[in-house]
Amino acid sequence: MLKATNICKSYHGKVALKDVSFEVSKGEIFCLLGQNGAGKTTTINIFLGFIKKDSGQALLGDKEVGKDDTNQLTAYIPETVQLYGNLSGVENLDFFSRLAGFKYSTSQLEAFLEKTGLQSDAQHKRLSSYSKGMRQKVGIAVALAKNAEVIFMDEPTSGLDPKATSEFTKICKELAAMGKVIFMATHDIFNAVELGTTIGIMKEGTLVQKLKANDIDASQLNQLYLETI
Ligand SMILES: Nc1ncnc2c1ncn2[C@@H]1O[C@H](COP(=O)(O)OP(=O)(O)OP(=O)(O)O)[C@@H](O)[C@H]1O
Repeated sequence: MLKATNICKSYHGKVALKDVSFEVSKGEIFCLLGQNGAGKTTTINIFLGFIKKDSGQALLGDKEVGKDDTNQLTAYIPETVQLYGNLSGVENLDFFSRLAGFKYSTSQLEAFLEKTGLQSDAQHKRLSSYSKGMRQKVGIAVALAKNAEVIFMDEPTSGLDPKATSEFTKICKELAAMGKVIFMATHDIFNAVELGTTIGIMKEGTLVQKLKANDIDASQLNQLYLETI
C-alpha cells in the first residue's frame, strides 16, 4: 500500500534522505526511529505531498505521489493536532470532513468520535478545553471520516501521559485491524515495540535497520538503536 523506492532529497545541497526504500502493507504499523534531523519528517512530508523529492518513487497503492491525486488516501496526525479552539469536537470534525468532501449527520460525526474513545460528554465541548490526547482523538476521527487508507503520524506519543498513550496504542491497533496503514515517526522505543509491526531506524537520511517488531523486545531495540545511531 505504501512503497518508497530509492527516495532522495537534499535541502540546499545538504542530504536529508538518501535512497530510502521500504514497503508497508495494509494493516501494518511502521514505526520509524532516528535522532533529530535523521530524516523522519522529511519522509512523511514527501508522502503527504508537502515537499517534493529529488528522485525515487513514492507510491500509495497504485497512485504515485506528485503525479496522481493522493490527498484523499492520506491523513496526517502531527505532534499537536491543529484544530479550532472555539469549535467543539463534533464541529471541528464536521468542518474538516467537509473540507475533504464528506458531509455527515451529527450522529455519524458522534459515532466517528466514539470510535476513537472520545467520551460523549466531551464531544460537544469547545476544543480549547481538550487535552492533547483528546485533540489527537479528533484528528484520528478526521482520518476515519475521510476514509484515509494511510495515516501518517509525527511523534504522536510525545507529551502524552501513560493512560493517554495506552488509549492511543489501542486506537492505532484498531485502525490497523480495519486494514489501515499507519506510518509513524517516533522517539518512543517502548511504544514502537508495543505498537509497531515493523520498526525502521534512520540515520543521517539512510534507513539503516528494518526489523519485525515480534523479533525484538524493548531493551534489545534500545541497545540496537544506541549502537546504530
Ligand atoms: N525546510 C528545510 N530546509 C532546510 N533543511 C531542512 C528543512 N527541513 C528539514 N531540513 C533538514 O533535513 C534533515 C532532516 O530533517 P527532518 O526534519 O526530516 O528530521 P527528523 O528525523 O524528522 O528530525 P526530528 O526528530 O527533529 O523531527 C535535517 O538535517 C534538517 O535540518
